[in-house]
Amino acid sequence: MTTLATAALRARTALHSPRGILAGRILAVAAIVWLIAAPYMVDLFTIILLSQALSLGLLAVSVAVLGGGAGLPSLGQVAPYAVGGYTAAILADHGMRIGVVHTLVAAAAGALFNALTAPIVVRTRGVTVLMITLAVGELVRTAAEKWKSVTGGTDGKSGIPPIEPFWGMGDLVDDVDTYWYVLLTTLVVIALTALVLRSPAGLLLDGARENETRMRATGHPVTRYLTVTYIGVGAIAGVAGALLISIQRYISPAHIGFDTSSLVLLAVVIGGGASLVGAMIGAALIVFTRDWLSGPWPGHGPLLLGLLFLIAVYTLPGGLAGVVAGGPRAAWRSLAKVIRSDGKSTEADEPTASEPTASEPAGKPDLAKRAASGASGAGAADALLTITGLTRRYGALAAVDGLDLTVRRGARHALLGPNGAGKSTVLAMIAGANPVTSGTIVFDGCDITDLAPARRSRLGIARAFQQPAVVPSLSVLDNVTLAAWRHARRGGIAWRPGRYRALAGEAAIHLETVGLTARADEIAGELSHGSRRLLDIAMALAGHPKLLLLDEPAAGLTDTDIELLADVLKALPAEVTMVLVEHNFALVREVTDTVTVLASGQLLATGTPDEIAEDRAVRDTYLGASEPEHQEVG
Ligand SMILES: Nc1ncnc2c1ncn2[C@@H]1O[C@H](COP(=O)(O)OP(=O)(O)OP(=O)(O)O)[C@@H](O)[C@H]1O
Repeated sequence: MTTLATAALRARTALHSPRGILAGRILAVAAIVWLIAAPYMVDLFTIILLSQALSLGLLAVSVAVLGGGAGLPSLGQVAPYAVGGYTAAILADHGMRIGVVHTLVAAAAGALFNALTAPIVVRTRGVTVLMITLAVGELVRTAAEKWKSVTGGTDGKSGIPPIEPFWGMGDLVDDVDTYWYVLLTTLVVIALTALVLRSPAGLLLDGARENETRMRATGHPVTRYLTVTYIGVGAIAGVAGALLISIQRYISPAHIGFDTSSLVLLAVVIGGGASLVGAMIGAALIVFTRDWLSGPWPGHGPLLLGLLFLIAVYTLPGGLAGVVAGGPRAAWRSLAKVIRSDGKSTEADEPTASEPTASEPAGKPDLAKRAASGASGAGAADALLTITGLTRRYGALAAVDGLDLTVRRGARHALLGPNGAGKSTVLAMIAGANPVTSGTIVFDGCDITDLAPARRSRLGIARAFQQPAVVPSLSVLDNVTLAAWRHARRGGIAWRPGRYRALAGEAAIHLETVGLTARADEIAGELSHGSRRLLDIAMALAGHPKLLLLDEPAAGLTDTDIELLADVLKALPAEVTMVLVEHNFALVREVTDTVTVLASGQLLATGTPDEIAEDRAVRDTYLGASEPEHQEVG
């Protein structure tokens, strides 16, 4: 769901700034103080509404962590909420009325439910995940309607006896006492959730949410992270369900329908997608607005709440969290941007093609023959990468067609060719991001043809992307630390900030390599295109790769940035083998020692940059593929 994802990204970016961190802390403390003072300041009815808002807020928090923190927007968190609620109701019916037990068992039941549904939820994305989670929620609601002997059917379970918070504490018969119990439980759950999200483990979730491809390319098992998160938010929703029982002593399918799912999603969007306090405030706004609307406009609540949703999405792109962290001026600026926006992409200009020189060849070797043998001057013994008969078909089109290629250890090897020649497809197949139709890829003596990208990354293959793949809401240093993480081969980084800081200290060296040390604390999404490109390369280097794949790194860079890039590539450690896809032949000449030219997915020629520049077949193919005025003489 783009709206939630965009809002969450804006909110996270704002909240990760120093001002955002401070503002978030001040708001959280103010909210807690106000909630503690509320029973002394407001009437009983408001206290009951506040209890409901806390329970719904906890459910919203579970959606915010999943949608904002982990990238799985869900309409199905009502399912573990219902499981938690019915579990608490059944426990109370059977004589177990202790609130703490309810909370723990409901949390376990919600987590178990999500553990069972995780295999079908965490592998899907976008609209599909919304549909699947919606179906899961509806299945549970239908089960609650049909399984009358356990759930009370459409009438629900009523007459649930009062809850006793802890053994010997007495029953919760008073609404204010219930409020204290609900408030305490909510604060404990939120504090634990915040602790996890603010630990280094929370950064893994940000990475998985914002740049799954980069995370996989740096060796992170993203599916495992999302599964654990999905189970965790099942526990949070289960506790919210148990609190509903403490407050209302009644639960029915009406509590767990699509209405509740959409209200909760609305609360998350209003709150800013990723902010826990924001989700709680969003839920409170909804509970109080719904109550307020039910007076003058009974029956029109959903319509008016829908309007509220539209207003929230368009006027607060980063939600309340964005306003709090960035200030009202930032909110106004982003609103003005939304109004002015014509929906066009602001990406950097398309790269200008630059081609080999057209100077006449003299005494040149037979590059086509060398190409046909698949040799790049590498003997089998010193080959790091051996590609044999590599083919990738898209229907009738062979993007790569029976390619044989050998890259020697320590080589600086360029892949050239006209647009559509298959260069990026070759890189993606080496990295494991694109499946092979046929052929084999052997890396460092190991057949990696069918390995997942994360496994290849851990073997030593790193990739810099055509569009720099950074985690935009995190700092430059956090980005490069995340990229170094899986290669550090150390346990406990996720839970021990000290270990994370030590890793960050080590990872900072890669920022120095690309000249970004002074910008370590800046938010990655706010860097210029050129700096993001360098950060992308630093992230690729952070795993100490044996093979570095670079896909058009000079694309969209200024001349100054290209010079900087050339310096960085020339200074790569000797043990790093580089495969560079690039149109800028001047750069290719400067930083590579071997060039392979592809045309229509097949190998055309292999040689040194000078040999390639003088080869007639290359010139004819390459020059025939683009406008001469766009070519750069190498
Ligand atoms: N997912 C896809 N589905 C269908 N065709 C594809 C897909 N990806 C790539 N192709 C096609 O495969 C061919 C090779 O594409 P590829 O991007 O590898 O070329 P390239 O040499 O990297 O080009 P460029 O220099 O423009 O990036 C092109 O004809 C492209 O249209």
